[in-house]
Amino acid sequence: MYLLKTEHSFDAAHFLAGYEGKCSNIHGHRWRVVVGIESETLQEDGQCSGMVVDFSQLKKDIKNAIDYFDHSLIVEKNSMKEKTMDALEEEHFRIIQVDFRPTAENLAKYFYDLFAEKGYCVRCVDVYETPNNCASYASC
Ligand SMILES: Nc1nc2c(c(=O)[nH]1)N=C([C@H](O)[C@H](O)COP(=O)(O)OP(=O)(O)OP(=O)(O)O)CN2
Ligand SMILES: [Zn+2]
Repeated sequence: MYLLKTEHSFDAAHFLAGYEGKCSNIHGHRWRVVVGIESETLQEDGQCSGMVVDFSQLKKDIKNAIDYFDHSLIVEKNSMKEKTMDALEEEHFRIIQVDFRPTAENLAKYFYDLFAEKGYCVRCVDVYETPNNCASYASC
């Protein structure tokens, strides 16, 4: 089995609603996302001969998907008062609402599903919240 890995990072703020501790405050991370793509075979012809997929294409697709979150505030839906959301939007802050609590685990699964939907055979996605804290979502 071949396994390709590439990574991209983005800067974003979040908070964990209902968390008892400092992470209930809005704070930022440089989120590092490492994506692993697997394949039993390599392409046989042309430009991509001997490759699972061209790294430059893979990196482009990953960057495009991940940069959507860059310099945003990631907010779990319904975890802020409506008037707070309205005020933030009125200030034109980049708010991205998600259906899940924005933990490293949930973001790892979110990116896994996103790249799988794009047609990649995803083996694992690692999301580093800090250099020492990483959550992964992987196929068995
Ligand atoms: N399993 C998880 N635990 C925690 C998550 C998470 O996504 N998954 N997230 C947080 C917070 O977002 C927090 O930012 C990270 O917590 P912490 O390790 O406390 O952060 P620091 O590295 O800044 O810790 P220091 O030791 O104070 O430097 C919490 N838990
Ligand atoms: Zn955090």
